[in-house]
Amino acid sequence: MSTRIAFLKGHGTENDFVIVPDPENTIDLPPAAVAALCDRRAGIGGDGLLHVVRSAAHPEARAMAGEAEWFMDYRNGDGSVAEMCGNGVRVFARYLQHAGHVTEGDIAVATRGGVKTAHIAKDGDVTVGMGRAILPEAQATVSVDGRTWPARNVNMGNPHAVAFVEDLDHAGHLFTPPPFSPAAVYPDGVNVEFVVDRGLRHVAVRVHERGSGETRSCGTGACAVAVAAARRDGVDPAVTGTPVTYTVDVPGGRLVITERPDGGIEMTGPAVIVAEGEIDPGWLDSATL
Ligand SMILES: N[C@@H](CCC[C@H](N)C(=O)O)C(=O)O
Repeated sequence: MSTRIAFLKGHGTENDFVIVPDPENTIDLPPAAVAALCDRRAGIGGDGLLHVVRSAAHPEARAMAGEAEWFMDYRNGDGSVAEMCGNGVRVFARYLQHAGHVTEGDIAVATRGGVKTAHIAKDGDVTVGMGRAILPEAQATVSVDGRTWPARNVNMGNPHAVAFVEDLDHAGHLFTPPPFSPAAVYPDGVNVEFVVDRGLRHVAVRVHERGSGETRSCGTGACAVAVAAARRDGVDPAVTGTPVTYTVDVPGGRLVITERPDGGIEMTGPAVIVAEGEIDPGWLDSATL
């Protein structure tokens, strides 16, 4: 690789991303390159990478090009591909605004989980329509340090296991993925959320993300937690006909999640661009040898 590659760094509630603008999809980003860029000591550092590509230029997004000009080609920090990243969509929308690709109003973003609509509010927060949660019947348990909890299976385009615990410290160091059982419930791995109550419709969460480790926030995870908490609390907007809102505190800040009677979920929180620069192509070549 010889041409210099532009990058930006951004975060949403401290779920941080390396952003690589590549409208015509000309940059090769194999898993080793993504992992090198996301490395916090030898690279730029990030929980994941947002490859910004025109939908028409990406084989996985071409079919969505009529609805959404831009495709969020999201990768986890270890280089693996994931279906969706909620905080990523907010930061992606902020990038499109920062780069002058969009000015105001609703912004459609193509993702592997379908087209999502982001809205940048006057106060600067970004709201994303996350679609509906799926609640598969198959359930699992999650264990840490000799404690085991039932975990609610929630799919937000990507898989989540939501465990209600007494104390967030019971989740332990989270240096490794928390074991779950039976393995067949999550054949592709899972994001695990540990949840405590903070008040009425207000919870706090720690999360271990598939492909990234413990992160300071996870948007799809916060939505999964809000839905799991609502059902645990006996609340289902499809039954009551009234939207329900949960405040979800994550180590990196606060997300507000609303589930509507039609099942649609909206997530609101900050999205920030913090830096921009150029990747040394020689370094990237050597990092991926
Ligand atoms: N941080 C993201 C989720 C990213 C994908 C996840 N690690 C997976 O593998 O499913 C979010 O904000 O939703």
